Amino acid sequence: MEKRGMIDTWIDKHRSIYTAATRHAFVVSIRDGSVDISSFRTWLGQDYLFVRGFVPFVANVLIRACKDSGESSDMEVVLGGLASLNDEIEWFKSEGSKWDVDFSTVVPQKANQEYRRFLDALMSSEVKYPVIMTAFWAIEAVYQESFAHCLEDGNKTPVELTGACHRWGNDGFKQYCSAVKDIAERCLENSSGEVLAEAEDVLVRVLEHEVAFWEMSRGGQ
Ligand SMILES: Cc1ncc(CN)c(N)n1
Repeated sequence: MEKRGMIDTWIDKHRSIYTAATRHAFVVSIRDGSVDISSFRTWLGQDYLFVRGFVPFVANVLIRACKDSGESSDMEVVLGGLASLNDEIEWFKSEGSKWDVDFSTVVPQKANQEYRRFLDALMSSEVKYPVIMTAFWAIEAVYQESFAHCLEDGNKTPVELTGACHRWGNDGFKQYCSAVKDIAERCLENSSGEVLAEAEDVLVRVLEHEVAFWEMSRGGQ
């Protein structure tokens, strides 16, 4: 049986925001087939911009994995994630053409800008490695859990949206998230109370940013 660590404890403690992030109405509407395509187009344009901003964040995680981790395998896990962002950007471009979303005219909304600022702050060398890895896991895990839900038994996900769901809901991405979680848990095991408090706070803030991000698709800012 998988060992329960700090992250599972924190998810239990902050269950309502975790559920809000991983079972948002926008995601549920994809799964039940009632999704409004204009919401999907909004999400697509905003997420394209987010992912471009996420690249330097992951590059920074990679540098920290090389410098601050005692384990050489951390670098390999993060490098795999960074490499897959290349495919992800190409995927966004082809979806942009398919859904007639011209990314050059998309303006980042407030929730997107605030999430980006939060990521920029996490790139400071002051932020401890276990805190960064916890945030990184949470960012990836929300998408994995959300889109995997759209593929679970009983879904009525429109066939033209299954590509998006497979991108983050596939087993390979699930295993990658699990590898990132293992890294975070290993680091948290040896962390001081102060670092643990910071990691818990960052985890909750990621979840809040993810909820605000989904909200944009429904016309929120
Ligand atoms: C907002 C958001 N969060 C997470 C992911 C997954 N990398 C994403 N593409 N966009």
